[in-house]
Amino acid sequence: MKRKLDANDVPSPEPNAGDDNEPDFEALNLDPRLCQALIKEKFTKPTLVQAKAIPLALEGKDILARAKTGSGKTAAYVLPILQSILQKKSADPSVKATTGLILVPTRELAEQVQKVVASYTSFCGKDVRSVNLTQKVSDAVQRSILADFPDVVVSTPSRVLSNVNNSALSLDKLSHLVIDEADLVLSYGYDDDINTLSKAIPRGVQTFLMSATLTSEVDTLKSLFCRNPVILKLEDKEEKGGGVSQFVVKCAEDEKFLLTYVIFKLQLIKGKVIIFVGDVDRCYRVKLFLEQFGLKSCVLNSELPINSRLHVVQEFNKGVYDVIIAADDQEVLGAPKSSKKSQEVDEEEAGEKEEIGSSEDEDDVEDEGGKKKASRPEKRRKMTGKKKDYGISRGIDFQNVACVLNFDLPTTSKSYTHRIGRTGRAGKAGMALSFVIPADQYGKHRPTSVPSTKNDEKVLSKIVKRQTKLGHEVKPYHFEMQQVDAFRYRMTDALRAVTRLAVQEARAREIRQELVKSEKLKRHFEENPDELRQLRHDGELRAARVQPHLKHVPDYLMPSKGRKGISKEDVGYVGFSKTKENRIRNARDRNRGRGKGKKTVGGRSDPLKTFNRGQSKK
Ligand SMILES: Nc1ncnc2c1ncn2[C@@H]1O[C@H](COP(=O)(O)OP(=O)(O)OP(=O)(O)O)[C@@H](O)[C@H]1O
Repeated sequence: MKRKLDANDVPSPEPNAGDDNEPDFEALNLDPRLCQALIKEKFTKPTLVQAKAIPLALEGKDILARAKTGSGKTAAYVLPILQSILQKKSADPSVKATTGLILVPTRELAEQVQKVVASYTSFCGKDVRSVNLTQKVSDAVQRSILADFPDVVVSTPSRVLSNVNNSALSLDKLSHLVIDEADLVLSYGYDDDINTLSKAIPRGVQTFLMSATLTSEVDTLKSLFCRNPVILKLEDKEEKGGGVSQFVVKCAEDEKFLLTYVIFKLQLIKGKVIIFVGDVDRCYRVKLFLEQFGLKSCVLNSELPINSRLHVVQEFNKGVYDVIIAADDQEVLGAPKSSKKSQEVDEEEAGEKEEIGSSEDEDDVEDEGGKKKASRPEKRRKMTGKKKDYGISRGIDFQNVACVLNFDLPTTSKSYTHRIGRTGRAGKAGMALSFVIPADQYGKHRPTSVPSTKNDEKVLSKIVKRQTKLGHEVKPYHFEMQQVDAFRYRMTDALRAVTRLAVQEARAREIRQELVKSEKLKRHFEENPDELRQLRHDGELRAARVQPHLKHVPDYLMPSKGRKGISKEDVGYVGFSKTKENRIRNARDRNRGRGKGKKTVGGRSDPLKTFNRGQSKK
């Protein structure tokens, strides 16, 4: 099998490439300890938002930055804040105060930003300390950490407020405030917390509002926190076209599985892939389906506990998995505009879901420059209590993603924009491929049908409109369906093994495994080892019948022109060439006088052709 591209093979970042007028990091005169950290990160040049925002921030200006997702906004505020802290410390090392507060909408993002702060301070010794308030520690522990005045606090608004209210955290000495993902913070139901915080924060604090879009929420935050901010509306070069190549394939419902099989098994896409699906069950269905062909993947959905989600993203970023299957339900599931009743049900049953509104609303909201007034959804859905901190893929830094595969199209053009923003980050190239179900095909193959795809064509036209406005092209991706059809039998065979029960089992198994890993239950399991053994055993049970023969692609299935026969080279094709293995196989076959289309594969008998009842029972 051909070696897959790994993170190191993805083109190295070219932030700000081509614009020689922009400063490099040296020109920013950052503290040598920060420069060392940048070298360690292998960041050579600042991205556009960093190049613009850092010098202004170092002058003490408030910043309101709109820059596309993945453009490096985190470093754009973290570096100047750290620089200022280091400067103050070198003037007076005895100063101890929390001077930086970074607010984010979710715990995942808090964890991620905390990691970024930790990496940039890795050469600062004990001079700069930071804490993530969303970590699960006891109140007493958190109180003692805060009593030591960490320089930077990263948190969701609600966590900050509860620590301010119980006097564990003092904001009196605050000099820098960041609201990251500013367009999301209010829609996550933090309105009251933010209002209260705006009163608790001293006047004159330098404020950074960082956002992928400029919405009315950002405007509200601006009037609450900023003093005449510099507004940066950055049109990165890649945002105008280059970054992400976008393709769509119109296909029938079961053909999504067929094409996915072909894409992965023939390695039409190389590198790391995020597959977005419509709901949690679908995550496991696609995962089990891929497993049938020996393809490993991991899943990410809001059902998994936060620590597991963070772990999954870390594993994916480290390259343990090349494929992550995400049920992006926070983004995807919006309440149908016409159905008040179902909206209410949604609110009660799925409090954690982001309120999306109709796609028309979203389109208006994303418009900026004051040309169009944002038309907000009539009613904002609030997320309450624990559900507030539930995660979303937005803002999560999946690294070196070569392709976003919209297995199920999202229901809004905004969600689409966020999803495809997971690839093509920091100047790298990326590809987005979306499956679209034509209206006349919807509901035709019940086992593989999902309700969210009912209006795919309408959503697609909105996506195309929005992307065209941004100067991006969404092109059709052509598969030679006749060639692909040769794989249909195997796809059907694999799908048959992925029964509804198997999906439920896989979902339950994952939760059982999380129980086993749970820190909280550790003590309980120490006292009840039998329960742990039972859970482990259950967790190991296979959820779907595995068919080993499906792992191999016999040569007779390969199109006569090789993989090129499957898709046209000029569209969406992400580097594919014959694998070494196939060349060896073919050479062997030639030597033995066996051509393609025979019953043998590399000298071994093909299990599909020698299939008998006895084997099927295995
Ligand atoms: N100067 C740089 N050179 C190369 N890579 C960079 C640079 N700055 C940041 N990156 C990398 O780019 C990726 C995206 O950065 P970051 O998460 O800060 O983007 P973002 O704009 O905040 O995105 P989002 O809106 O999705 O949160 C990260 O993996 C980060 O390590």
